Amino acid sequence: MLVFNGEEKILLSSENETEVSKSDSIDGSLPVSTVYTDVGVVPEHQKNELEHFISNLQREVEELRLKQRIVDEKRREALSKILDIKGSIRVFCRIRPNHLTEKRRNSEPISAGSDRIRVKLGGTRKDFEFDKVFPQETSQESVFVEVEPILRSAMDGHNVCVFAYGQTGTGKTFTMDGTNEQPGIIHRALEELFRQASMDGSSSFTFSMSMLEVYMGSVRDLLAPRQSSRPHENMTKCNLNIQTDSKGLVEIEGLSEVQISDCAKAKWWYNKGRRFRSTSWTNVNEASSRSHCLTRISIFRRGDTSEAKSETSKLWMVDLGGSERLLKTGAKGITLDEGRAINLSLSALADVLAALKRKRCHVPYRNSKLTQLLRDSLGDGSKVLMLVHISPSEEDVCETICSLNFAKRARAIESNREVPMELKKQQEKKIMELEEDIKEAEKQRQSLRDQIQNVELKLCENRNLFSTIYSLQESDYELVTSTSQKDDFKEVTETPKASKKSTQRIVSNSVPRFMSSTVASRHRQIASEQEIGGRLKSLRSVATRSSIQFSCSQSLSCSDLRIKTILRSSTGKSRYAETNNVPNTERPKCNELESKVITPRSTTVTSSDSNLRVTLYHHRRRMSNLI
Ligand SMILES: Nc1ncnc2c1ncn2[C@@H]1O[C@H](COP(=O)(O)OP(=O)(O)OP(=O)(O)O)[C@@H](O)[C@H]1O
Repeated sequence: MLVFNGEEKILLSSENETEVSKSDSIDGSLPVSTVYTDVGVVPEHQKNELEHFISNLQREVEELRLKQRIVDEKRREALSKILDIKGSIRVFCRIRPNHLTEKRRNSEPISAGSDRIRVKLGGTRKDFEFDKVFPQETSQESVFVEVEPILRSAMDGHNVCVFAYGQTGTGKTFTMDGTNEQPGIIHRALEELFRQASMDGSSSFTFSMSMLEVYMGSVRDLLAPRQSSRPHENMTKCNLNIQTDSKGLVEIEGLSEVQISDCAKAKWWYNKGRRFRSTSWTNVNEASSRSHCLTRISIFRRGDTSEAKSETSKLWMVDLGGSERLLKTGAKGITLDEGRAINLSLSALADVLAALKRKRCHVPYRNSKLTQLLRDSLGDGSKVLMLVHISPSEEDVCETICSLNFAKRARAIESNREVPMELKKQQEKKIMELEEDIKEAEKQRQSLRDQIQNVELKLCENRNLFSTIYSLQESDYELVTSTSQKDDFKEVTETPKASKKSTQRIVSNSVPRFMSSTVASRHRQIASEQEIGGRLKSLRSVATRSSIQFSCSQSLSCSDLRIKTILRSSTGKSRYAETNNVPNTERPKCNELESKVITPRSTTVTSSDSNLRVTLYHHRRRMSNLI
C-alpha cells in the first residue's frame, strides 16, 4: 500500500500483484509494462500516475511562485509611488531629551508638532517644517518604524542613504548606533534586511558590508585587517582613492567588503569597524565623533527565474560628524582642524542636496570626499533620508537654528514654493490607499508563502517516496541480479532458480513448474509484503506528522531516514523469504549474501567480491543522495 496526495491508494498488494501478472501477461510471458520493486510488482500505469502527480505538484509550485512574483511587483510599485509622492529626499527632526545637567527653564525655546518645529529666540519666532518630527520622548523603535520603508526600497533595488546630521552631542550616534538596551537604526536595519530577505519568496538576497570614515578629508577603511589595534597607526594605508566610471558608478579602491551571511555576523563586523572610528573628548561631548562614519550594505537581489533580472543596490547609513561652533567646543590644534573639516564637508553635502532637490544640471559632488563617495547614491532613482538632530537646551539655540536651516535647505521644494493645502490632502489620501495596497500585498504574499511551503512539502515527500520505491529498489534489484549472475557463472545448476524467483516472482507462470515458488513461500511473501505496506503507511503518517514542523529539506531527510530504516528491515525479509525454497546446501551462501547486503547500509563494508563491491558502492551513493 502506498500513500500520496494525502489519500491512500493501493498501488500493490500480493493479491493484486497476482491478478496483474495474470491479466497483463500475454500468453504466459512477462507483462510488457511492469515495474519490479522489492515490495512487489507495480504496474507501469501506477508508476506513471505517481509521476504525473509529482509533475502536477511541480507545476502548482511554479504557478504559485509566479503569483508571488506578481504580488511582490505590486508591492514594490506601491512603495515606490509612496516614496515618489513623499519625495526622494525626506527630512526628519529628532529632539534630544534634556540632559540631567542641563538647566530647566520656565519657557522652553523649542516647541514641536508632528511635522513642525518652532524656535523662540529673544522676541522672535522661527518655524520649520519637516516630513516628521520626533519629540524628546520618542523611542528608538518609533524612529525605526519611520525609517523602515526606505530600507524596503533598498531591497527593491534603489540606492539609499540614511544620514544622521546635527550639532555635536545631540544624539546622532545614539540614533544610528544606540546602546545595547536601545539599539539604533543600524542594528535594527541589519535585522530587518535579513528578515525581509527570508520573507521574499520570489528573490534571493546576498549582502556584503563595508565601513569607512572620512577623517580630515581622507577615506579610511574601518574593516581593513590591522596589525595594531590603535586606529591612527594605519592611517596612511587607509587613505583610499575614489574612482567614478563613465556611468557615474563609484568605486572605492581597495575598500574591504565582507560577506554577511546572517545578522549575527553582520553585527559582529559592524561592532568591529565601529571600534576603529576616530573619537575624542570635547567640551560638548565626551566621546565626540571626529569624522563621518559610513556603513555600506551592498544588496544583491537575484530573481528565482532566469528571466528575472539581478540587481545590486547600496544602503548607506551615515553618522555624520557633529556640526559645531568651533569656539564653543573649545577645540584646539588637531581637534580644531577636525571640526573645520567636518563643517566644510557638511556644507558641501547641503549644496549637493539642494542642487538635487532643485533638479539643477550641475550637482557639486566633487567639493568633498563625502559627496564623492555618495555620488551614485544621492542622484536619480536614489532615496535620501536625513535625520536632523537638535538639542532642546536654550544654550544651544543658535546651533539649533543653524541645523534647522540646513534641514530646510535640504528639504527645499522645487522653486521654493510650499505645496498647496489641497494638493497635500490629495497626496495624503493617495499615500493611504497605497499603504493599504502594500498591506494587502503583504497578506497575499504570506498566504502564498504558506501555500508554496505546503505544496513543496508534499512534493518532497512524494519524490522521496518515489525514489525510495523505484530507484532504491532498482539498486537492490541490481544487487541481487548481479550477484545471481555471478552465481550463475560459478554454479550454473543451483543458484539461478532461487535468485530469479526472489526477484522476478511474476514470471512464475512462464517457467517450468519445478522452478516456481511453493504455496508456503508465497504465503510468506504475501505476509511480508502486507507488513511492508503497513509499515509504509505508518511511516507515511509519521513522516507527515514530523515533517510539518520542519522546512522542506528537513522533512525530506527526516522521513527518508525512517523509510530507509523500515525498508532495511523489511527488504531483508521479503527479498530473501524465498531462499527457504533453496536446498539446504545453498542456504549458507544466501545467508552470507544477506548479511553482506544488509549490514553495509549503515556501516563500512568491504567485500572480497568485486561485483558486490561495485553494486554496494552504487547502492550507498543512491542512499546518500536521498539524504
Ligand atoms: N534620544 C536620546 N535618548 C537618550 N539619550 C540620548 C539621546 N540622544 C542622545 N543621548 C545621549 O546624549 C549623549 C550624546 O549623544 P551622541 O554621542 O549620540 O551625540 P552625537 O550627536 O553623536 O555627538 P558627536 O557629534 O559629538 O559625536 C550620549 O550620552 C547619548 O547617550
